[in-house]
Amino acid sequence: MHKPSMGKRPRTEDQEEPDRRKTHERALFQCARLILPLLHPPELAATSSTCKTLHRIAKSVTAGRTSDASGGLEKLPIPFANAVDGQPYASFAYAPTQTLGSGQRRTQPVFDAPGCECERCDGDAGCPCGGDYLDSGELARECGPSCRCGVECGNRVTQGGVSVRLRVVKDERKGWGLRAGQLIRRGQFVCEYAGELLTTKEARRRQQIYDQLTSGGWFCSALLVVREHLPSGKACMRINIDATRIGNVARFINHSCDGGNLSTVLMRSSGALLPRLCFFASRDIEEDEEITFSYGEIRLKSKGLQCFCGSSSCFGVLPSEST
Ligand SMILES: C[S@@+](CC[C@H](N)C(=O)[O-])C[C@H]1O[C@@H](n2cnc3c(N)ncnc32)[C@H](O)[C@@H]1O
Repeated sequence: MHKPSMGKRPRTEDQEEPDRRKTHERALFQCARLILPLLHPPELAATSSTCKTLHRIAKSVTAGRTSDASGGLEKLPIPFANAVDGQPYASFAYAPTQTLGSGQRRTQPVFDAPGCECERCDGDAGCPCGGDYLDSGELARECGPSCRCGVECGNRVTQGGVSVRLRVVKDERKGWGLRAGQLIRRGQFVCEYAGELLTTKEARRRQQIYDQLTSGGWFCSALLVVREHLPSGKACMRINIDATRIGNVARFINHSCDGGNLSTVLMRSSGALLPRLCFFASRDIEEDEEITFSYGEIRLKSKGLQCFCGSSSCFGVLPSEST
C-alpha cells in the first residue's frame, strides 16, 4: 500500500525558478559592482541600457565619478560641475603623483642630495632642505626619502597631495577648467602636475598623435614639457609629463596669457629620483575663481588654438613649442 511521505515534498521546476533567478540576479549584481567602475563612459552607457540592475549600478558609478575626480585618492573630493552640456565628468585614470610612462626604464639617475638629520624640521632654520617656495625662484627643495624626519614633517607640504578645496568646472570655450572651492592664500600649495613621465622620444611621438586628434575635432591633450637649466648653465634637463591618460587634477588647469594665479616650482625632495612640478598660489585666489597658469611664451603656430583666457594681455593664440 502506498503511504504518504511525511518528509518535504520535492519542489517542482516552477517553484525552483524564482530562487534560481534570485541567485542569478545576486551574482550579476556582485559582478557588475566590480566590473562597471572599470568601464569607460561609452561602455558604461551601453551596459546601462541592457537591464534595470545594470542601469542602477551604472548610475551610481557615474554619480561617484562626478562627485570626485580623484576617486577618493586625494584628501578632499574634487567634484565636477557642468552647466554647458550633458557630459557629467571627464574620463582619465587618476594618479596623485607622477608615474613612469610606457617605455621608461625603471632606473632613473639618482639626485645626489643628502637628507637632513633634524628631529623636527618645522621652523628649523638649520634644516638644509627647507626654503620659502615662492621666493626660491623656480627651484625648491623639501625633505625627502633620505631625511631622518618622517612623512609628518612640515617641510614636505607638496607630498601629501591636494589639501585645498577644488572643483572642475566646464566652460563653453575652454572645456573643463579648475576652480578654487575656497579662498586660497598666496603661497599655499595647490597641487602637483602629475602624469606619466616620458622619454623625449615618446613625448614627441605622442605629441604628433595629439596634434592630429586636436585638428580633427574637440580633443584636449595635457602633455607638458619642463626644461630645467642646470647650475652650470651649459646643460638643460628636460622633463616630459603627460597627464592626458593618467594624471591628477592639474590636467584641468587652463592657460592664461597674464601668467594666471599660480607659480610653478620644480620641487626636489632630498634623495628622490626626480623633481616634481608643483603649483603654489602666486596671490590670494578667491573662492570660485578659475585657477590658471601660463603654458609658455613661445607661439610657433601663429594659427594655433584660439586662446580664451580673457586677460587684457591675451595673445589670442595658445602657446605652442616644438616638443
Ligand atoms: C591641459 S588641458 C586643460 C583642460 C582642458 N580645458 C580640458 O577640457 O580637459 C589644455 C587644453 O585646454 C584648452 N585650453 C586651455 N587653456 C585655454 C585657453 N586659455 N583658451 C582656450 N582653450 C584653452 C586647450 O584645448 C588646451 O589644449
